[in-house]
Amino acid sequence: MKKIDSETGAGAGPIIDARGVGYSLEIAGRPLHILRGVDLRVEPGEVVAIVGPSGSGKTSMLMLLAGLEKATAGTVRVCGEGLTAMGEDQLALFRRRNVGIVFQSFHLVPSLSALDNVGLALEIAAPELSLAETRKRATAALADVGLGDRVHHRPSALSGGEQQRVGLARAMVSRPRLLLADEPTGNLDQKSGAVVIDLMFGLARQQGATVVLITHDPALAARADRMLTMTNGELVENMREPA
Ligand SMILES: Nc1ncnc2c1ncn2[C@@H]1O[C@H](COP(=O)(O)OP(=O)(O)OP(=O)(O)O)[C@@H](O)[C@H]1O
Repeated sequence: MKKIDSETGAGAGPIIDARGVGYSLEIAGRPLHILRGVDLRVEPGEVVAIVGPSGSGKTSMLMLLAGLEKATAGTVRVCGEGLTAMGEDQLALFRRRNVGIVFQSFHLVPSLSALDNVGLALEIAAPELSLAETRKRATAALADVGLGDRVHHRPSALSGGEQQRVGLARAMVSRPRLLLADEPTGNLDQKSGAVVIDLMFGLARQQGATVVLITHDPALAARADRMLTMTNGELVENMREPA
């Protein structure tokens, strides 16, 4: 019988199984082929980095995995669910249940405190929770990223690194199975970026989450279990140098 790890779900099949994925748009009456025949399989608990030149299609790939855009060819299965055939409502539910996203430019609500930014995300992901429970979990998520003493601060009263830590708490508070991060350190200095990444990898490991991380930073990509390169809409696995 297949043994399934209760923490990561390892053994239950891949978290990501994308096959022959194409993504094309029509711009001014002309087709723009952004992704071409992309295959990607990621196992539960893996940390995968995607690198590649600007405009090569990395963010588009992440949008497809998040169910925020739809592939125009091939199939995308995430957490065992086929996204290609889902309607908007199903995709929204899928995202709420399974996916956390960290963006380069934080995207926090400026008028809300750190606690309310994180609480709001949890309220959307798990509306069945009581207000007291939501606040308790949001407070704990902020403590997990070292912001236990900053919960009532608004984004403008926080440094860039602190804002991204709120972004990370917001992504992880609903305990997603898949964390997608698009250049999470792109707007940070090296030191604050390193703190965010240490927290991200630590929390993902602790919660058994799978991570797909887009980065331009080779040192950061090297810390992932696997590195893939996107070039002109095609995704290729980088082979590790033999030790
Ligand atoms: N909605 C859209 N309308 C027009 N062009 C788009 C759209 N989405 C993506 N593109 C184009 O598709 C290509 C791939 O974009 P994408 O953002 O996926 O690349 P990227 O590798 O993430 O780039 P970067 O590293 O600069 O963020 C780019 O040329 C981009 O301009």
